[in-house]
Amino acid sequence: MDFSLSDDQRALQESARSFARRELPKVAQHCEATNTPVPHDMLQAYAEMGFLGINTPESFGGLGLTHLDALIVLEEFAKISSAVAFPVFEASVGPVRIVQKHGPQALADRVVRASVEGRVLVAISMSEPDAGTALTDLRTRAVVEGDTVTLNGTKRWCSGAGHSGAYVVFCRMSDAPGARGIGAVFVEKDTPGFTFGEPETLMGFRGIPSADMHFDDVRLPADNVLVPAGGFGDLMGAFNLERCGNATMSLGLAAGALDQALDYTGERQAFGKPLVDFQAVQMKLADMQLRCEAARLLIHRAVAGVDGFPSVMDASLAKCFANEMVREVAGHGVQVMGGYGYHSAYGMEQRFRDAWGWGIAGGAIDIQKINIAATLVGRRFDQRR
Ligand SMILES: CC(C)(COP(=O)(O)OP(=O)(O)OC[C@H]1O[C@@H](n2cnc3c(N)ncnc32)[C@H](O)[C@@H]1OP(=O)(O)O)[C@@H](O)C(=O)NCCC(=O)NCCSC(=O)CCS(=O)O
Repeated sequence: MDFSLSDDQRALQESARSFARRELPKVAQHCEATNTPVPHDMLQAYAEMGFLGINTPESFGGLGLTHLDALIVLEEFAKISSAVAFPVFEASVGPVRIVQKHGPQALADRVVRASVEGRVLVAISMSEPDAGTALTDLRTRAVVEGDTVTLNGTKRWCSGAGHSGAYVVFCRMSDAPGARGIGAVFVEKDTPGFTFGEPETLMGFRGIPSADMHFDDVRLPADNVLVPAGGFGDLMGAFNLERCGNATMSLGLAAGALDQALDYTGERQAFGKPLVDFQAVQMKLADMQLRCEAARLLIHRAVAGVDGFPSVMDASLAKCFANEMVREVAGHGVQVMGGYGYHSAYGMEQRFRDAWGWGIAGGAIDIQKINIAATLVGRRFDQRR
């Protein structure tokens, strides 16, 4: 068992780290202050560096590297902020992978290539006003008649809503109840009948747009069906990779908090010596490092050597642990920085707010625990009976 990164992976990590440290702090501040996403010119810079196509096959214009390579880069971006990392998250572990695997060839070619080149961001749209954790209660419906699909319904909490150019929309595609009737369609932003609600202001995640989405007799070509009814397990299988990306966003936040705490406690003096010379601070720094390393190992193990998608067990272990860990680690970061940790001008306060979100997004922490228990006992638990 080899836990070390290869020379190539270390070089990739170093290139992502120096790009992120050099280019992204100012962008992150702008996203946070204005609640706007990464600007277009910076997205082009990401694309030119290859950061939007790390684990995309070369046949689609990507670098053809592994999921692990993509998560190594994602961690470096997420150390700066969730908002600046979000395009890398979407392009490497997001719904683009569903389009690539399940979309008709022409659609996949067009969309995946555009994503790698930074010409389109693709968002995933799952939740609804009355279907969050109970996702299989969703009601948005797609009716296929001949060559046309008609989509009606309302979606909620879509990260990227209004900004992303295209959406993978989970919807009901047959009368079969629960998971069995669910599939997914591909919808482009400017399609007639597709509108957005007011942009939301969340506790954190500023710079990652979120809004309701309304589909009112939206007509799509039948080729926009990505996964027909009966394919919910395939969609969730792909989503296990996104859950590893969510875990990596948590890890990056936590590792960034640790870096910042190390800098601060090395410089800040109390009673005539640096804070780091106090044992109480040393305990906190050690706890932060311990938890980051443990999360990193779970995440890397979940995707190492995986060509398709990670297992539900490995993805849920990684997500659950990383989501809980980052709340604690960011809390330690705030605490060791005292008043500066609690002040919005110094960055740790933002990390703490963003930290909370990852354990809600992408399937709440408790759902990951249910997945873990279900895999342990070898059967899904029926929440409805
Ligand atoms: C899946 C759940 C909603 C539970 O619903 P059910 O109890 O109705 O369904 P199950 O019987 O558990 O599962 C049905 C079917 O799917 C397979 N499945 C489920 N999860 C996975 C998985 N992770 N990987 C692979 N396959 C999976 C399961 O094995 C069943 O298959 P068979 O019928 O046995 O063949 C619930 O577990 C859940 O995940 N809830 C969280 C929902 C969620 O993650 N929402 C994402 C939010 S994303 C976001 O926050 C922003 C974007 S947005 O929402 O627009």
